[in-house]
Amino acid sequence: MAKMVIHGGKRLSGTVTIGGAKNSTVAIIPATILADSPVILDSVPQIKDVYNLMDMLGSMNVASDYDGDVLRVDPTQIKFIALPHGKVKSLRASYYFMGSMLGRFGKAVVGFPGGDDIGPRPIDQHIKGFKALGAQVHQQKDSIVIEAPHGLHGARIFLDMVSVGATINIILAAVRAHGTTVIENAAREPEIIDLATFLNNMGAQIRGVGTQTIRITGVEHLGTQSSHTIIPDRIEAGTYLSLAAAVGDGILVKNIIAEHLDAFLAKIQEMGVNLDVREDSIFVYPNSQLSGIKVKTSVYPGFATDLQQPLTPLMLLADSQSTIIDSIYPKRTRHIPELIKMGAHIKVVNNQILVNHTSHLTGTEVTAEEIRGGASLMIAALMAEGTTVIDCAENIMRGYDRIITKLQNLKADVSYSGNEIF
Ligand SMILES: CC(=O)N[C@H]1[C@@H](OP(=O)(O)OP(=O)(O)OC[C@H]2O[C@@H](n3ccc(=O)[nH]c3=O)[C@H](O)[C@@H]2O)O[C@H](CO)[C@@H](O)[C@@H]1O
Ligand SMILES: C=C(OP(=O)(O)O)C(=O)O
Repeated sequence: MAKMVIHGGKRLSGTVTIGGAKNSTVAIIPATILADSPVILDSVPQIKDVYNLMDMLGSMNVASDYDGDVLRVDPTQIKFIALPHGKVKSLRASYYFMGSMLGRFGKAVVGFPGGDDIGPRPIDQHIKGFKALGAQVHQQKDSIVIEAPHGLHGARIFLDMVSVGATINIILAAVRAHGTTVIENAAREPEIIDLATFLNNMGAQIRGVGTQTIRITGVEHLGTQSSHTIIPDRIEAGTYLSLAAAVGDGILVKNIIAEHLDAFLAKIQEMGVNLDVREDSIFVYPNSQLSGIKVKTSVYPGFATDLQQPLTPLMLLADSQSTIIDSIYPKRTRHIPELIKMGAHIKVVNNQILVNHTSHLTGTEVTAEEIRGGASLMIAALMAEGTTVIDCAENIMRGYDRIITKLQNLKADVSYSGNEIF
């Protein structure tokens, strides 16, 4: 179990540069096995999910090499393998091997994925999509077995709910299927556009990404022309903006696509956070007077569920009550008891988080149950007087690129003990 130790109560300043998006990277790495040639990705974040996916590639005889922020993957010697457990459980995105192995081999055996424990996370829409494309799907022990002995064919698939994972998995399976697949009620997240850009640059025919209707015409081969640069991580960016507004004495956050953060920026500006939004960076001024806001998470372009937790500590500084309703993951509240241990005046009533003004937080021992809950505790720890020890800090490392170095560059007093050295 890793620990992050933070001596809080200091004002931070300087510049932080955002890395490549976790949720793009973790879809694009499984997608590399659809290529018939080596693939080069750059702006790949240094996060635990990347190392776990590389490990899974290795078990399929796919060589990968990660140097700086460049990841080289060679899928030319790939062998089919079942992925029942092991690293599969260590992240959510292992389920993208269902779609990509199905696209590559016409079959896939993948264990139930892990990922953040933020309430029920069914995959019925993924399975509905695979079946519509002609695959047979059944459960064997703790794995999903997906087989298309006669190949995959295009289909019209209406998703019952907007799902990032199902949209991506169906794209991965359909990209080399016979005929045209239409996904309706598709998710519109920027990371899906990034995946489609990567695949289209290799010869795929995916149209309409970023809208609710995506059309994929299957092709026989995919091969790389050039390296692909992962888009900046909007969730990492939002986390640093929140941190900067809470404890910053003037912080510049670089490598941002502000449009991807529209809903978040609108809300923090409504609170009274003073920002200077520049071409690809945002400067956050020191803040004095903040007001409470109401946040309701929804699918993109709405307010991202992954940002409600990192925003919570900032709400403690507002002079009136804030409320959060997470309509995507109503039970995403496991960080709240930990914040309360630090002295936060917060309650959860009927899945609604009520955040009240808190003039003083005190460092103590808390647990990061998952990535964004961990980020929330980290910001609270920077705000708090005294020392906070965050247990299970390896969960934060699943999704935040070189976080210890980045915080230290902002002059935070933070250290980390665990196997992952970032
Ligand atoms: C690796 C990755 O990209 N993770 C992101 C992805 O997760 P993930 O892809 O797992 O999330 P989805 O968009 O699929 O889930 C959205 C909602 O749909 C429900 N649902 C989903 C699929 C399904 O088959 N059945 C079903 O009921 C889920 O329980 C949830 O309530 O999107 C989430 C919502 O933006 C983010 O919090 C995660 O960071
Ligand atoms: C929920 C998240 O990740 P995952 O889907 O990978 O568990 C997240 O990044 O906030």
